[in-house]
Amino acid sequence: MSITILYGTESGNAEMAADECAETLPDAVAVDLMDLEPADLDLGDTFLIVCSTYGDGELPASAQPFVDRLVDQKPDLSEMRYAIFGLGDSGYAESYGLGGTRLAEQLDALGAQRFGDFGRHDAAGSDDLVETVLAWAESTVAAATSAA
Ligand SMILES: Cc1cc2nc3c(=O)[nH]c(=O)nc-3n(C[C@H](O)[C@H](O)[C@H](O)COP(=O)(O)O)c2cc1C
Repeated sequence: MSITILYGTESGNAEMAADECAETLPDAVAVDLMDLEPADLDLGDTFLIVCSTYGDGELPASAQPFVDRLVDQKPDLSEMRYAIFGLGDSGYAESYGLGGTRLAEQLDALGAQRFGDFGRHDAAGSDDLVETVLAWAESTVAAATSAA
């Protein structure tokens, strides 16, 4: 099973989390959504997506162009299977974690199939980001592997 870890970040936390996952999981690579054309997605891969929230519940800078391309191009993503992990800060009570939610909504609208738990990291809490994302990634991939 080839794993592609897509990340959307503004200040680097989601990139660091994605890179740690890529180093830990077998046969995995991390890709910045900023650099990704929808047509370049290999829909046979298993996708893990790590995405933060900025502004007031907006997508981070590196994810926004990809979502704009999805809206413009409307690719058929019905073969895509993905799990998602959102970064946020619960101090933003009204918009906590909405970046990941917005990205998932765009993928789902194009037919993509989400699996596993919606992972989360709260920058206002005491949980370590890397430990939290690795635990989520390993259990998500294990569940996907046993279901395959
Ligand atoms: C200017 C600014 C705006 C933010 N807005 C939100 C927000 O609306 N909702 C939220 O849950 N987190 C928000 N956050 C928290 C970030 O999502 C969190 O710090 C995350 O770890 C950043 O990840 P990144 O470095 O990958 O972008 C904001 C952070 C900053 C600095």
